[in-house]
Order: sequence, then structure tokens, then C-alpha cells
Amino acid sequence: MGLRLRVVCKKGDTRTAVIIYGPGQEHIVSVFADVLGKPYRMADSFQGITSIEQELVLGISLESAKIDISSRNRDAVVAINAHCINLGMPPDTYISAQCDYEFLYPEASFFRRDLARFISFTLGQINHHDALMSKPRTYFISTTFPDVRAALPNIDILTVGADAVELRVDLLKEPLMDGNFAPIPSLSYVGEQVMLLRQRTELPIIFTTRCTKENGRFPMDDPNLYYEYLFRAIQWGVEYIDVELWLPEHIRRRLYEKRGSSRIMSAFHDFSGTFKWPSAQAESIFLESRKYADIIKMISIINDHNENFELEYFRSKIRSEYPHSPPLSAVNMGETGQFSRTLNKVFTPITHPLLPIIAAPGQMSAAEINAALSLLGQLPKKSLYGISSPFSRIATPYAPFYEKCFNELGLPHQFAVVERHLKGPTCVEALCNQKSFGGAYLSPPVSLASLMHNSSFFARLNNGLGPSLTEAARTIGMVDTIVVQPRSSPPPSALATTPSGSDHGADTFPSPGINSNNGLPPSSTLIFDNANWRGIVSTLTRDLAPSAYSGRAAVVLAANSDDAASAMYALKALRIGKVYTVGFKTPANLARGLEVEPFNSLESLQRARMVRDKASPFVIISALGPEKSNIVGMLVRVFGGSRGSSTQIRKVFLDLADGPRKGDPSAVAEQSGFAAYGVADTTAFTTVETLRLLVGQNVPYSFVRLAGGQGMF
Ligand SMILES: O=C1C[C@@](O)(C(=O)O)C[C@@H](O)[C@@H]1O
Repeated sequence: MGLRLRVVCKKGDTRTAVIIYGPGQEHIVSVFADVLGKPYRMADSFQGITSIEQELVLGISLESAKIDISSRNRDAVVAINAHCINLGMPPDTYISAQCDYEFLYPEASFFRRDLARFISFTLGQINHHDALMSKPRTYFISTTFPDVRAALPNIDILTVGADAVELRVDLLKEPLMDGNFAPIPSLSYVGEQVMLLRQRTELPIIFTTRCTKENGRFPMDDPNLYYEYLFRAIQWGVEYIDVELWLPEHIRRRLYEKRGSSRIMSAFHDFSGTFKWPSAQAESIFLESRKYADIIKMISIINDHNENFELEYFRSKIRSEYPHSPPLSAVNMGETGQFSRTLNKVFTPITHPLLPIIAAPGQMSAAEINAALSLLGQLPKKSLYGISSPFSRIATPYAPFYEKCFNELGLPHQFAVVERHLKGPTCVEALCNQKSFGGAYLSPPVSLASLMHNSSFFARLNNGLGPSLTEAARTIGMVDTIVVQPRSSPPPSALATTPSGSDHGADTFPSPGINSNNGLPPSSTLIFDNANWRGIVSTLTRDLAPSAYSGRAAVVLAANSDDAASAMYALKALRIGKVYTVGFKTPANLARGLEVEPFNSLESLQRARMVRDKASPFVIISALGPEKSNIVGMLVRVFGGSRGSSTQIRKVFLDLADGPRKGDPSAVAEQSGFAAYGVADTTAFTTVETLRLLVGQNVPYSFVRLAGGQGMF
């Protein structure tokens, strides 16, 4: 069985991107072009731009854009207003209203990754919604700061466990010259706040203008004001837009129709204390919400604990009667409603002790929810492992880091780093075949073939079908994550086919503490996965949109195909066109969908060096060990500089080698005009992925870097 992974990088919007720039800001056009991996040219007007220019990014000055932006061909052109906030806020109001998207940036402390994220999202190349909705549980943190700047120093710790960050726009307080605060924060202030928040967190943002009747501060007398703010948030590329149900239908419809890549969270709150889950009203609110929603949020004050059960009944009824409806996020407020906050699985709102106030009565932190689940027996204590090898030279997070995360998240689990041996209590199957086994990462990864070799335990899983494999693990052939999953219904024969019920169990894995009653329960199965390729994709797309890689050429260096496999798979996900390989032979399943050419002579290398533009190698990934760093440096030099490229696009170098080395290929790469990334980036991104897979919790990349400390990488 192959578990299909969702496509991570889509082709997205293929219209010509036209960047409108302010006075003296021409250079921003080249930055957009660089991030998108396209050449650019300046244009005088929108007139005459055709889809033939898709391969270009065009720049138009603000003054020229004003002349004919309204009559642009919207099928051929996507207009992005790039506004430097140091030129003054707000941006030109006519252009703001006319453009498709608006990117706000500061002159100093410009974050290229902020632009990469904005453009990848708005042009539909990356969207995390589907992946989030397939997670067993998702949380968002409701920030309640009057100014997000106060949150920024602690944002990494605040967002541990959160899948998204809510910006409560109605709680923002814009200071005025006279010492007072604006009655509602202006779009200029809000735009800057979104910009600042996005620069500091990779999490999707939820943009909320909560009204006065629903525990917020946004006035209700003019619904058009909501449209103005919420539509601007769509233009800013905010991932989730909270649209209250009381707003007139034409406003909700318009926002839904014009949402682009953003997702609409319909929101309903009832503070009356008379709302009842088992009522026609509750159902009709649900039905009205789903008309214009990607997620439906229903929240109510309750008086009695039993109403939590009524909500659960409502939830399951809705799921069975309207199976194709958007996901429902429903909780009860107040202390009495806290129970429902532990049971809701879709975007549960959470708080954090570091926040100035809670956003709603009864809100809990991620750690409190997990502690409650654990007490209720919903989150049993498990043993998780980091399985290393005696010969490992690859850096991995060590036990204190995972313990720190579990602690921060209130998870009851235990974590240990264990050195893998071929036989005995620390062989992989013995570790997995425990009643309390909760998952493991393998660092370095182990080939699927060697895991399965002679393992009667793995072979017997799933009624003899073996462990489930994700598409990535199958294609890459290397496993770095083992996830435990409940089986939907254990077959009657399960007891006889698992070690706990078989004669071989205890004999095959002789180990203290592992016996026939203590093996992996028949109600569980294992999934073999590979998280590393995602870590590589995240590293490569940190400062570039996926389109920068599409159709281009890459060079991959490795001592063998096992070491190269994750990188090759990542490149395939990024739609790379051709891969030149050095040092290994690519197995057929890995090469499928890619054009692969080994460098097996000096001539073949020379040929690749001479090709121009798109065909010239754009990204170099080395999985060679640190002892080979001189060779890597040499190769990087060969493909560096502007040779083979007529554009100003900066190439990318990723060095997966770890440990002390003689030369530093990354330094050579930087000197040769590459943007260089190292194993610390990839390991941190892979750890984010691993934690998501093992414990279902999101831990931000920057937290991993922060909490991992020096010793980790
Ligand atoms: O909709 C919600 C849910 C919430 O009201 C709560 O009950 O936790 C908190 C709000 O910030 C958020 O917008």
C-alpha cells in the first residue's frame, strides 16, 4: 500500500506578474523576479501585455500604473502593488483598490523569505490548507496584543503547538499623535502589523475583525468596513480570513468569491446563554455558514456541562448528515465549556501564559489541553525514540530537545536516543514492538530493504502486508520516521499474526521488558515515512518560490544513491527538469519523471557548463561527507559566477555534509554567487516535519533552531 502524499508545490497562477513599484524602488522588481526565478523587464503600461510574457516579471512605476491598471487584461496579468512603507502609509489608495495583491515591505530589514512566502502563496504555488486539514488536530493561537511588536521577541515560544496565529485586528491599539488611541486601527497600522508578524513567523495568519457583540471591539454600524479590511487582508496574502456570519450575505459571498488562495473561516459566536446545540437554529446556522466557508466556526456560551455532550452529538450528526461540508470547528466558552476545547479537533483556539489577556472566556493553552487529554486517557503516555547508528556522523536533535518540546506542549511521552544494533533489544523492530511504542525517527535514515530484511515482525504487520509506506518512503527507499497509527478495525486473526499472539514474539526479539504481552498492540500499525525530503524542500523554498526551480537543472553529488535519494525526490517535487549526478547511479524508480544525466567524464561536465540560461545548473546539492568538501567546492566554483546565465538570478547551493571539514564549500558557493544553505537548516526543517508526524504537533522552525541550541547541529 502506498500512502499518497499531497502535492507540495503546485504550478499555480501562470499569468504574467506585474509589479508596481514606488518612486526610487525599481530594484524591488528584480527581487520579485529573483524569487520567482524569472527574468524581468520594465514596462510603461498594462496595455499590450499578453500571456506570451508569462516567462517574465514586468515592472511598472506607480505613476504609469495609475493610467491603465483598471483596463488591464485580468486573464493575462496579475497586478501586485509593492509598497515600501518608508515611502509613507497608506500606499496609493487607488492602486491598492485596483491591484490583485499588495506587498508591504520596509526599506531596512527586508526579509526575502517574507516575499517568497507571500508570492508562493498568492500565486498558488504553496498552500498549507489541505495539509492542515488532514492533520488529526489543529490549533491556532489567538494573539491579543495591542501591538504585535510586543509579541515578536517571544513569538517562537508563543507559537509552539500552534498551526496558525490569529491576529485580533479589533484588539490592536493604534497610538495617535495626541496620546490617544484610534477608535479602530487604520488599514495602514494593520498592514504594518501583518507585515511585522509575517516577517517573524512561518505560520499561516488568521485575520480577525471580531465585532463588539461577539466579544470583540470592531464596531458593527458599517458592514462595508469589514469588507474593506477583510478584502485588504486577502490582497496582503493572509492565509485565513475570519468572516462573521452576521455580515450581510452579499459581503460574505463577495469575500468568498474573491478569496484567491486565502481560506474563509466563517465565524459565529453566541453570548446570550440561550443557544442550544440540539436545535433547528444550530443546524440552520451551520447550513448558512457553509455557503461561503472553507472552515465553519461555531462558538457558544453554555450553562451546563451536559451541553458539551450536546455539542459532541451535534458534531457527529453534522459529520454524518453533511459529509461533504467544510470542517467544523466548534467549542463552548466559559469554564464549563473547557471540556469541549479538549474534544474539538479542527483549529481549536488556544492561548499562552505569555499573552496579556485571553481572547475568550475558558480559553486554554496547548499544554493545558494536552494535559487534560492525558488525564482523560485520550493521550496515553508513549515511548518515542531517536534511533541513531554507531557510525552516524549526521547531526540530530538529542534527547533534551525533544524533552523540551514535550514539556512545553504538556505531552506525557518519554523520549530516548538509542543506538541501533542489528540484533537484541535495540534493533529497530524490538524498539517498535513494544506496547508503549509511540514512534521513532531514524538518523541516519535506514534503507527500507534493510529494515524489512529478515524482520518477521514488520512482515507480519497489517495482516502480512507489512508496514504502510508513504509514497516518499517507497520511492526514496530510505526510512527516517516510523509512525504508529491505530488500525481502523483489527481483523479477527490479528492476535495470531502479531508477536503478542505468536510463539515467535518473545523469541525473535529477546529483550528485557519485551514479551508476548507487551508487544505492539494488534490495534496499531506502523507507517514508514521519510521526512527529510520535506526538510530539503522547505530549505530550498525558504527564500525562493517553487517556480524558481521549475524546469531548471540541478547537480546532485553523493557517494551512493541512498544518500542522494531524498534530495532527488525533493527536486522532483519542485518540478526540476534535469539532474546531473556525480558519484552514484540513480535507481529507476527515483529517476522516474526526471531527466538524469551522470557526469561520468570531463566532457559531460564541460557540456553542462556551457549550456545557457534555463538549462544551466541552477541548484547544487551535495550529500557527500565533509572529507570530500574540496571536491564539492571545486564543482561549485565550476558552476558559479554568471557563466551560463544571462540573468541576475542567484543560484542555490545546499550542503548536506555535517561535521568538521577542511574546506568550506558554502563559503566558496557564496563567493561564486550562490545562496548557500547547510545541514542545520535542513535538519531543523526535517525536525519540524518529524514532530508533526510523530506527535501531531507543530513546532516552528525558529523554535527548533532556538531550543536545539548549538549542541544540536
Ligand atoms: O473565534 C475565535 C474563538 C475564540 O472566541 C475562543 O472562544 O477561543 C477566540 C477568538 O479570538 C477567535 O477568533
